[in-house]
Amino acid sequence: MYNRYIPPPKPPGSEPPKRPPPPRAYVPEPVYTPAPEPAPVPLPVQTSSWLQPYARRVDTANLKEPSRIVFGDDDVDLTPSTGSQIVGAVESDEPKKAPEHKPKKRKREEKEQEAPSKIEQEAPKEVEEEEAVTDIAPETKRKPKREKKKKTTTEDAQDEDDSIRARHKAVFEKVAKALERAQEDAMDVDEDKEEEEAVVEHGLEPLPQPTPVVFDESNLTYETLPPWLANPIRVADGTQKPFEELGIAPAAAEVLKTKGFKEAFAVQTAVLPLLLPTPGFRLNDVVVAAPTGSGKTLSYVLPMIEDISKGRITRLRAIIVLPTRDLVQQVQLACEACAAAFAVNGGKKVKIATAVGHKVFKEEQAAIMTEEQRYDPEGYAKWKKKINNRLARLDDSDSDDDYYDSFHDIDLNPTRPLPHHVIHHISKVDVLICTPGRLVEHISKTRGFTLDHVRWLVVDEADKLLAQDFQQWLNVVLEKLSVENIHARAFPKSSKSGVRKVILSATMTRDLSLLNGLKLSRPKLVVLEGTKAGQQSLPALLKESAIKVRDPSFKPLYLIDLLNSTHLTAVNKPAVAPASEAGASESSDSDSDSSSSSSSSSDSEPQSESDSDSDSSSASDSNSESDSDSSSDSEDADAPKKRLKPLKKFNTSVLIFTESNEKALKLSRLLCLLAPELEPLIGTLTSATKTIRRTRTLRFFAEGKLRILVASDLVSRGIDLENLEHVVNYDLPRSEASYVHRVGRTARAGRAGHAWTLLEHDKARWFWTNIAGEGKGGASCNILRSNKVERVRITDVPTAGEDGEKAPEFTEERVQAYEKALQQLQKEATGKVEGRR
Ligand SMILES: Nc1ncnc2c1ncn2[C@@H]1O[C@H](COP(=O)(O)OP(=O)(O)OP(=O)(O)O)[C@@H](O)[C@H]1O
Repeated sequence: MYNRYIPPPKPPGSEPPKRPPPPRAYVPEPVYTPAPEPAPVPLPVQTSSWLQPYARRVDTANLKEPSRIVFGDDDVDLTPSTGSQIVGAVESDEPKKAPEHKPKKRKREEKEQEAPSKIEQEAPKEVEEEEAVTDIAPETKRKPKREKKKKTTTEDAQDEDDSIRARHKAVFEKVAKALERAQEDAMDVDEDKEEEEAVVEHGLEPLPQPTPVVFDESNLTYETLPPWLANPIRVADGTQKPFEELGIAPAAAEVLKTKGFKEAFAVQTAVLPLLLPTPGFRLNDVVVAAPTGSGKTLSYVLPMIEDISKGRITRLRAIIVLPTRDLVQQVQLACEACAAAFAVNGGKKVKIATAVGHKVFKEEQAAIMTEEQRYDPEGYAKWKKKINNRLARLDDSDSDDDYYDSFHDIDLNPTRPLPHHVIHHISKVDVLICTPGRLVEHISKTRGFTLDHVRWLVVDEADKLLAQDFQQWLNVVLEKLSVENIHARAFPKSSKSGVRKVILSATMTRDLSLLNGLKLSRPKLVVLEGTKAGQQSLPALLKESAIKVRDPSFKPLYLIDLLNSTHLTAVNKPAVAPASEAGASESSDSDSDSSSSSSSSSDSEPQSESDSDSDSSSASDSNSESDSDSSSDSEDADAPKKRLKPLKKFNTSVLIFTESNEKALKLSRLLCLLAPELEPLIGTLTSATKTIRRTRTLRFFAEGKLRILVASDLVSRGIDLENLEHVVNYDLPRSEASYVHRVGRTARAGRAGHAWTLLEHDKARWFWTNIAGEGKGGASCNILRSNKVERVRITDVPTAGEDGEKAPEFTEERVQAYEKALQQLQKEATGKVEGRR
């Protein structure tokens, strides 16, 4: 074992003082000393545009022995060769990628590489020696040439300059010449431009424009459309289903049956399931493009009323927008029928109102909205504070009147609240059926009128309403509907909330910008099977005929002949055989139809309707006078009538379209003058007809008291004239869509109908191509029909004369009678004779 040595403790203070750390040896900071600059070497070093930025081309043609230069991080060996060598280029793909086009400079260099130029061969000796210097410091190398030159002595620089000039004299001369030429060219161009500009004078005439690109709509295919338009829901025409099968409550379906709606029509079988809320299904907006008379109205009214009838409180829940007041009234009837159906099983009786331009606005407001005083001291205090603030800002607000005036200014409320009460505005209706302009008026002017609770927005005859932006109605409405108000729009037990949009037309627009304007949500399109994109189908049971009008000045006579012909008979029931001539005149009074129509109370009134459009009092006064006038005419016109079907009984119904209100009035009167036996059956409808008269005329027509309606395009859309069998285009419609709507007034709801068009020579081509889809260009016609348009001759006179000339279509007597009738019309129009205007 060894004892461990423990050193004795050192007395305090005996510790050697701490040595300071030895001073660190002085190492001088490395100072960068640039390598001695070699004399500038006038090597023919050139940058290469497609290589690295520092790459240089070194002329090695005159090197006598291998040398080395430093270039950046590289040491580069230079070997004597016949050309030049590139230094400083890092291997990269870049040169390989370089486009085939080589800059002129490079091309020249390459040439030089292949065969050293004359200039190089003649280079002076001292330059050759200088070129042999191999080591170039990086700094020197990186500096631009110009800097290097600065560092040389002035003499050297001078020498160098001279030598370069001498060597490249030819090149310099060439360059100088080229520059001169380029300058001259530029000046020439400028002069040319000035000359041109001086010659061309721009007047007010438009500058020539490129031919606009024509979008061929006829070739629009489903592939070019958004998916919802490209993949519509197709339903076979003729499909029918009981309403109960489609989700309508049996009790409601029973009521519908009593109103004549036994089964759902094809379009309804497709639309109802989309619009009736189905648990678990996401709701879609629906666009319906189905033929006229296919039952589109019921397809949205039924689910809409069914939905609203589930609520309890009356709020504005649905808005139906239509283009005319007649349509508003028509849809109102459909809504009332459905409201009655859904009220049977304890459902809410849905309240319906209309808003159209011709009504007194205040009365309409009172019918739509009401006010209620509710006890609310807090609300009252707030309201008073608001009023007082307002009053404080008024200059002279002493009087009580001012007080209330200012308060009117604030909330436009003329009703004074009772103390500690607040006025609440309450909707009196669940459904508002309206024209777009009037809707905007209510939104902006009717106190408390709000769309906050609206769950349905229906736009019927959408193509028309979207094309004509009445007071920006769509933007105004959509803006109001876009306000997030889910709770206000939802029913407690309903899966449906938000606003449901339903857009309908027989001629649905293909203009996507218009459709996009509706801001549809997950839309679905419903069309009839067989319809292509943009096609408009006509009713299956519609027959179409065209009558050639050889002489347009006798057009009314063609119409008279058509009305009197056997062609115009009942199409939905067996035609009544024409009675004998004698029998016709004798029995006219005893005939039930004519007796009812000739009874003064029923028939003279509707007839006077057309007259009263301008002046009702003079019309009634003038009845007897005009009658006596026309009776004398009728005697003259007797002869031609003898050749035609005698009018024992006009057992069908006709709607005649003219191109304007004025023409409708004139034609109506002319028909009465030319065929007085028809007079009691004729009514007139124009947009100038007062609403009350319009309604009455339509009622008389529906009752069969009137059989012939002469109308402007006012009633071409949407109007459902019960049992109308014939439509006559006396004047051609202005568009395909207009034709579809006009002829679609007949052959509705699965009934047969016949459309006639009087065709003048100058319009025939347009008709046969665009409407009938025949001849050259007919393939682009977008009207889908089951039968071709047939050509019909009504007048029976024309036979070739002996000399081969065509005989006149109308006898001399008829022409004379016609001229007399025209004179009479003229007198009435100018007021010389008190007639019907
Ligand atoms: N299920 C049904 N059963 C019997 N009649 C029906 C049924 N549905 C609709 N109708 C009737 O068919 C007719 C045409 O209906 P509606 O007016 O809705 O057609 P539409 O498609 O809107 O035509 P348009 O495009 O011309 O406006 C109306 O008289 C209507 O009462």
